[in-house]
Amino acid sequence: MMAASGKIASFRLPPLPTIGEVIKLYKLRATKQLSQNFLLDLRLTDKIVRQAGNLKGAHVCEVGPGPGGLTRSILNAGAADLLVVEKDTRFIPGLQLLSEAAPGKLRIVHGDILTYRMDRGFPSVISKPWEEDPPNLHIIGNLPFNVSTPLIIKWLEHMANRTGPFAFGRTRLTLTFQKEVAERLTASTASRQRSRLSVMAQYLCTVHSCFTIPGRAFVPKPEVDVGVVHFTPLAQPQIQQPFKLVEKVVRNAFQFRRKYCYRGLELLFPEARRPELAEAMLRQADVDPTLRPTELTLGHFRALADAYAGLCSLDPGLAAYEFREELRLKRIIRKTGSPAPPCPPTGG
Ligand SMILES: C[S@@+](CC[C@H](N)C(=O)[O-])C[C@H]1O[C@@H](n2cnc3c(N)ncnc32)[C@H](O)[C@@H]1O
Repeated sequence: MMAASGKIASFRLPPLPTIGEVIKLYKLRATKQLSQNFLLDLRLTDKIVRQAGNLKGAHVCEVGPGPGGLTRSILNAGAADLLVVEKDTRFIPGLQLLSEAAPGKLRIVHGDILTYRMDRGFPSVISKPWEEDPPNLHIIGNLPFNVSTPLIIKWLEHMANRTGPFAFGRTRLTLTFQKEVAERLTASTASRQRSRLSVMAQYLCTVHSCFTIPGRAFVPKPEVDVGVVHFTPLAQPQIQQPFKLVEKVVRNAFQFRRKYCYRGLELLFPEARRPELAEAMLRQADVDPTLRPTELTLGHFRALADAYAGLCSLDPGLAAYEFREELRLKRIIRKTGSPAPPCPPTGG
């Protein structure tokens, strides 16, 4: 809503039952199956929401609102349009209560964030060209632990392809993860936590570790602490190859964490031509084969992905090669003496 001065009027929710009272009122016992750990302290949920930046007049998607603590903080921060996606129907009545307290601001979707089409959830007029400033759209969530890693990998792929939430531009994300996952996402080259996830996130975004929430702040208390991480997609990704190709190179590089990087990277190639092609790739990329995977920089990964793409363009069969598949076939031949893999049943 615009005030007479043209500024967006500030909004505060009217007095409501506390989150603890909402939980009691609707008998919302946390279920382990949906990784439910609630935040009841509104100072803490306000602090998470502040990491997203200025939300006055913003469009926001909240993942897994549950009893609505973070939801209240997002509304109080001035979001104009908040879409919440919640899988557990038990939370819907409590969220409807909030919706009545913030007329026209809260949209409730009962659904699974892993399949929800966020590109259809907001009007296309909010889109911004990729190279420009991010759109006024944020994703915020105290994610369920069992969903957070598959979800961020899925969103990183959407980011690379500019689809899903990134059909609107460089949508920013403020999300919670198990502390160990948060550390992997933000780990720099040569650090102990450096992993596949670090490279995949950092070639596409600026990833910022905001703060840690001790496990005891949640109800029920999880066994681990939680890290809040903020992501801003880069206008120019640090690697310009297709996501699947980058993912394959990075996955192979980290195949043997403690060994020289060439040990994993050579598995990108069929056994018969492995030494020759692996050497060509590392030479073209100008990467020292005796570096450990954790010591490879984003620049190294860019050069490796470019060199691998070059080799695949000379021999298109390479792109489909997976060493695990070659191993599987060899095992079958050893066991059955037949080169044909058993066909899976076709039903009927
Ligand atoms: C860790 S709790 C956080 C609840 C609330 N946001 C808070 O901070 O107190 C995770 C929430 O995500 C919901 N959830 C779990 N899996 C989901 C999924 N696939 N899609 C949408 N919501 C999901 C759970 O039901 C739960 O409400």
